[in-house]
Parts: sequence; structure tokens; C-alpha cells
Amino acid sequence: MERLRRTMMFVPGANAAMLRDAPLYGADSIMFDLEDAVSLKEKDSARTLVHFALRTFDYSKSETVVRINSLDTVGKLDIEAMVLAGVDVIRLPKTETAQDIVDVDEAITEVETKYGIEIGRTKMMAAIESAEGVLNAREIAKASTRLIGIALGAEDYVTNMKTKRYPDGQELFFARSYILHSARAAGIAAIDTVYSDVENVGGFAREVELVKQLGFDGKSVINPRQIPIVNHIYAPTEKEIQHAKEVIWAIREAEEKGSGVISLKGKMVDKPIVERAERVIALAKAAKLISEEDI
Ligand SMILES: CC(C)(COP(=O)(O)OP(=O)(O)OC[C@H]1O[C@@H](n2cnc3c(N)ncnc32)[C@H](O)[C@@H]1OP(=O)(O)O)[C@@H](O)C(=O)NCCC(=O)NCCSC(=O)C[C@@](O)(CC(=O)O)C(=O)O
Ligand SMILES: [Mg+2]
Repeated sequence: MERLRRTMMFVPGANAAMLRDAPLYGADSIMFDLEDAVSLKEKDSARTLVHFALRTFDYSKSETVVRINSLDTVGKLDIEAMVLAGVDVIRLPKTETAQDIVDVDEAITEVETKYGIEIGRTKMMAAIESAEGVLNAREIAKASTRLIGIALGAEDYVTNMKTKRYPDGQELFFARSYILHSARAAGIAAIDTVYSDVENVGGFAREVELVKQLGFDGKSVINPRQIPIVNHIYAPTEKEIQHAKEVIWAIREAEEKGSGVISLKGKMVDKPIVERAERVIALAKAAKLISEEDI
């Protein structure tokens, strides 16, 4: 079953208390930041802190992600420390081209080889935060077999586009759509950007509704208070769960009879409908609306 990534919570790498408490909030992925949330003079100490946090604290209920600095600054040092600490995913910020991904992939391979770690164990994701990055998203998404997803970084993106973020998100429509299509074409996850106004719960909820409707797997969040809002919006309704169960029961019955298509209450049920039903069940299990054994 595909891993759920409804929430990917940024945790500033230089903040020891936040690193310690991060697993308490139930984010699907915890994203330790060594890039923009860390000042230049704290880069080395943040790297050491995150390395030891990964080796010390129990993050096993979440996927661990580290946002590194670019390779032309201290990115290689970040990669070595994080791969050695066993991080699940390295996130490259401000990805502009497929070559950026190939370069990070090679740097990871070098470290895995040096320390006898299985080649390919460390996964990658790319954050796309500029016009150039968006236009190259299709190639970026297919640039490495390590890639588990691509994400929009809207604060940098709107700056590059000489605009700002508006409540209705129209300025992000092309970037969101293109990133989403690129991810789907490559068979990887698409993660939407952060919503920086933590106090604006209504605005955040509207944005989550929109990106869920578009098809994003989930959203980057910056504060634990945003996690239950995303989980609530991504949770299927009782009616959706019941329908998904009926679809799966119907297709199981059809398969027993040697058929891949069946009619349920007058509507055709085939492969894409079954796939959607399976995602509803996975989301319902993650939201603990049904038990693991239920279906
Ligand atoms: C926003 C705020 C200052 C609010 O503080 P407040 O203090 O008002 O928060 P409260 O709610 O009062 O906190 C209640 C309790 O939760 C703890 N707690 C809070 N946040 C926590 C957390 N993240 N992790 C663990 N613990 C946390 C806190 O320590 C407290 O613990 P305790 O004291 O024990 O009760 C704070 O959240 C925060 O710093 N967020 C992270 C910001 C960050 O990482 N920015 C960089 C990534 S974006 C970027 O770079 C743009 C991007 O690149 C993005 C892209 O690429 O997508 C682009 O271009 O768009
Ligand atoms: Mg950014």
C-alpha cells in the first residue's frame, strides 16, 4: 500500500525542543529543515543537532525528511550527516533542473558507498520554487529512481514571479497544476506548499480543500495546529467509506467469477474506480475511522 503523506511538518533544525517534540503531533512526515529556517551562523550546529536527533529520538511513526542546503553551499556536508543518520528522504530545495537531482543522487550514492549503506536506501524529493523549476517539473520528476515526490515552495515561487500570495491562490494555479501533472506522470507524490498565516484557520482550511480537490497527496505544514485540520479535510465521509467498501466487495466477487468489471447499483465498477476506493479505505484507516482489519 502506498505511503500516506497528508502532512509534512517543517521543523527548524536549530531548535532542539522542537526536534524532541516533533514526533508527538502525528505528522505523516517530519521534515527537519537545514535551509531557510536556519541562519548562516547556525548551519553547522543545526546539522549536528538533526543528525543526533535522528539517531536518538523515536520518529518511527513518521517518515523522516531533511531539507538540505544547495550543493554549492554546505549541501554535501548535510547529505553525509543525514544519510549516515539514516534519514528516509533528502529534500532538495529550489530545484531548477533535472541535473540538480542527478547531482544530489550522485552525492547520496557516494555517501552510501562510503559507509556500506545499501545503494538507493535513501530516497529523495524535490521542492520546486521558481518559474524555471516549474517549467522543468516534468523532467525533474523523472530524474532519479530515488524520488518519492515533488513539492511546491510557494513563498519563493511568488517572489520569483513578482507577485505575492492571495487568499484565493489564483497566482499558484499553473504551478500547482503543472507540478501535480508532472508528479502523476512520473508515478510519484505531489505535496502542496506551506500556509504561513498560522492564525488564519479558515484560510488554511479553504486552501487544504482546494489542493485536496486538485489531487495533491498532502500539504507541507509549519505548525502542529495545522495537522488535525489537514487530517480532518482528507478524511473520507462515512458515506464515501461505505461506498468504497461496497466497490471492493463487488470487485472481489467479480474477480472470483473471473471478471474485472461489474455493475454496482447500476453503475459500472472497474479498475480506476477500485483504485479510488482503495485510497478512500487507506485514508479512512489513517484517520482511524475504520480498523486495519476492517477490509
Ligand atoms: C510559525 C511558528 C513560528 C509559530 O510559533 P508559535 O510559537 O506561535 O507556535 P505555537 O502554536 O504557539 O506552538 C505550540 C507548540 O508547538 C511547538 N511547535 C510550533 N511549531 C512547531 C514545529 N514546526 N515543529 C515542532 N514543534 C513546533 C512550539 O514549540 C510549542 O511547543 P510548547 O512550547 O512545548 O508548547 C512556528 O510554528 C515555527 O517555527 N514553525 C516552523 C517554521 C519553519 O520551519 N519555516 C521554514 C519552512 S517554510 C519555508 O521555508 C518556505 C518555503 O520554502 C516552503 C516550501 O518549500 O514548501 C517556500 O518557499 O514556500
Ligand atoms: Mg522556499
